[in-house]
Amino acid sequence: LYIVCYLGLYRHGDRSPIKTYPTDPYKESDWPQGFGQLSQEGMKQHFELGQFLKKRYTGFLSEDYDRHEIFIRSTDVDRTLMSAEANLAGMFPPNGSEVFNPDLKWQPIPVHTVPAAEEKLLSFPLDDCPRYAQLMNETEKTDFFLNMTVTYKAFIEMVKNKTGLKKTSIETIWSVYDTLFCEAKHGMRPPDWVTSSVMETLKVLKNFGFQIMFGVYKRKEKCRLQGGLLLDQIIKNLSNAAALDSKQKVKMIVYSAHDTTVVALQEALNVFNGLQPPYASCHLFELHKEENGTFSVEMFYRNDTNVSEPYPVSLPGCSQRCPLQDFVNLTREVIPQDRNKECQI
Ligand SMILES: CCCNC(=O)[C@H](O)[C@@H](O)C(=O)O
Repeated sequence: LYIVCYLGLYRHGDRSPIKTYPTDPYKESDWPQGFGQLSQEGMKQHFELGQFLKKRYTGFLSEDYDRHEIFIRSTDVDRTLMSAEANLAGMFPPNGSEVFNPDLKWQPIPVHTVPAAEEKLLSFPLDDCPRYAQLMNETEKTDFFLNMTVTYKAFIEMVKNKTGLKKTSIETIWSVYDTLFCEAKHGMRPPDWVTSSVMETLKVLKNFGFQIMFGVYKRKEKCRLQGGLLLDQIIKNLSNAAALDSKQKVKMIVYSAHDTTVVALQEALNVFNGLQPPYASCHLFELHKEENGTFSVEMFYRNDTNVSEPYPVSLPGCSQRCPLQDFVNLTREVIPQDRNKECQI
C-alpha cells in the first residue's frame, strides 16, 4: 500500500490587478511591478504551499531534489512561472552536497513551459473552438442567465456609471471585482461607491461568471471542449504510472496555472464548488497501490490554509478512494475523442 505518484494543479499566488477601470484612482504605476505580477505575498503563499507538499509527501518523494522524480510545467505567464519557482524554493531547499552557494538556501529547479500561443493544456477557456463559443451564446439565453442579468440590471448599470466602462457584461464585471479585490488586499482605499455590500454583489457576479464558463448549461459538452483536455492528460499520467508501477520514476507532476484552469478541471470532474479558487489553491490527485495489487485515485482540494489538511474530494459516483478503472470509466464522458471535429459547427 503506497502512493505511486501524485499530481498537483495550483493557481498562482497573490498578484497585482490585470487591469484597471477608467475612473480607477489607482494606475499601473501604483504597483511595484505593474499589472498582473506576483506580489511578495504571492511568493510567500507559494513558498508555504511548497513546504506543505514536501511535508505531505515525505517518505514518498526523496528529501533531496531528484530531476527524475518531479516534473513541473507552468503557463508562460510571469506570475505562474514565479509562483512555481517560489513553490519549489519551499519544496527543495538545498542541503549538504546540493548547496552551490553557502550564503544561499536555494537551488535552481527547472520550470517547463510552452509559448502562450501553443498552450492547450493549462490555459482555459481555449478560444479555438467555435462549438464552445456557440455553447456560451446559448448559455446567455438560458433562464438562469437571463434571471441573473434581470436581477442585477440596476446594479450593473450603477457599476457601469461609476467605473466609466463603456460596456458592462458579466465578463467585464469580473475584472472590476478583481481590480477592487487586489487594491483592497494591498491597502488601497476603494472609492466611496465601493461599499462592502457592493463588493459582495460583485463577488456573486464574479463567481457566476466562473459557474457558467464550464457549467450550468451543457456542462459535459463544454468540458469535453475545455477542461477535458487537461483531465485526459492527467488520467494518462496516472494510468501510465500504474502500468509502470515500481519502475515508475516520476513521482510528482506539478502544473502551475490559473483560477480558470482549476475551475475547468473541477467542472470536468463535476466537483466545482462554484467559488473562485483562492490564490495558491491546489487540487491534488494521489495514485495508490492497494494490497491486492489494484490502483486507486484519491483527490484533495487545498483552498484554505487555515485548515491543516486539504479537503478530500470524491468523484460523483465513486468512493473518495476511487478504483482507477472506475475513475477512467466515470470521466470518459468529458474526455474528447476528436476535439477538432467536436469543435466544428
Ligand atoms: C485576461 C486575464 C486572465 N486572468 C489571468 O490570467 C489570471 O491569472 C487569473 O486566471 C487568476 O488566476 O488570477
